Amino acid sequence: MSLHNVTHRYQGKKALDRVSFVVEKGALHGFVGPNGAGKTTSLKLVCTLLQPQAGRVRVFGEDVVDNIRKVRTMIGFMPDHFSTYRQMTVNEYLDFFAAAYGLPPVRRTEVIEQVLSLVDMNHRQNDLISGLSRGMQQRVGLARVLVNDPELLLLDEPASGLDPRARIELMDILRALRSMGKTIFISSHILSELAELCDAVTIIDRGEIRFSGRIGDLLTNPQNRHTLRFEFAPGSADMRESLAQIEGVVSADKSGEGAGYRVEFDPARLDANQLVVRVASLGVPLVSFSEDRRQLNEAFMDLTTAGVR
Ligand SMILES: Nc1ncnc2c1ncn2[C@@H]1O[C@H](COP(=O)(O)OP(=O)(O)OP(=O)(O)O)[C@@H](O)[C@H]1O
Repeated sequence: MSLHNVTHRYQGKKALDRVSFVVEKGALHGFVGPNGAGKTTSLKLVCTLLQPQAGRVRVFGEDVVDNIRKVRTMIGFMPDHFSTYRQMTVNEYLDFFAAAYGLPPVRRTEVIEQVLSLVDMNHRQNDLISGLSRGMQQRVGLARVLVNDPELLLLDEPASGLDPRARIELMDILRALRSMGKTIFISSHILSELAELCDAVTIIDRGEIRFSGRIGDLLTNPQNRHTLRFEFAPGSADMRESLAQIEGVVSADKSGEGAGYRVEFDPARLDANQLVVRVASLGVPLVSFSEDRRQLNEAFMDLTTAGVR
């Protein structure tokens, strides 16, 4: 799936400004941004509910305007607000959507069994949707998106309003769907919620893309490329001076409350392996060392602007 130079205005007001990014086939790709950033607008363009005013949107190579019917067979869109069919049972609800996709009655029964088993809701088939918890309703919403066996799932804030357990269970279902070969594009306000789950992430703010790529690349701070973090055993003596005296070390600062240090070094005089060997031979037990990576929240705050749009 890809957006190329997409601009979208509502009554003259720009909601998306030359937005371009790619979601690889088979990936679980996160879409993160604060309120009003343009996430729902982008999702609506991909799922053909809105037409691009400028730029191109493609789903597995098919243009959403030129090949709208084909695109619709390939996608499943779960909006952020659950539909109003609350007085239907789970079974009636799914049967309704399966019929809308043109599945004959016998096939519908089969498909409903399959999608409910994927989201582990077979035992609630005859319950009214209004009587289900938010987490269960989300599962039914996901089952609904799966009835036409789409290749691309577009999920708008599926985890909002879920308790931590329901969130974790939802993430497990999404991982299972990815392993079945589905491409999943999922939006959220919260970067850390998606970081564990996703292969890649796109960050949008005020209608502009701020980052699109692997989460690891987002966390590697280019300014800190030559910095390692060391954690010594709790209760160790202050190590700043010993660290600073290692040849090639530019600075050594405390990091956090415990015995953690950020050590910046000059790559022309010392490489990371040599630094680790020197630090380990200081005679103070070393608990861990790692590349200094920016915290997710820090990265997100750097890339987005304060205040609601
Ligand atoms: N139908 C509409 N008419 C006018 N303006 C709209 C409409 N839909 C969205 N907007 C505006 O477009 C901008 C982007 O909105 P969008 O819903 O795409 O953001 P979002 O990232 O999904 O936000 P949220 O996280 O709050 O759902 C916002 O400024 C919003 O007010």
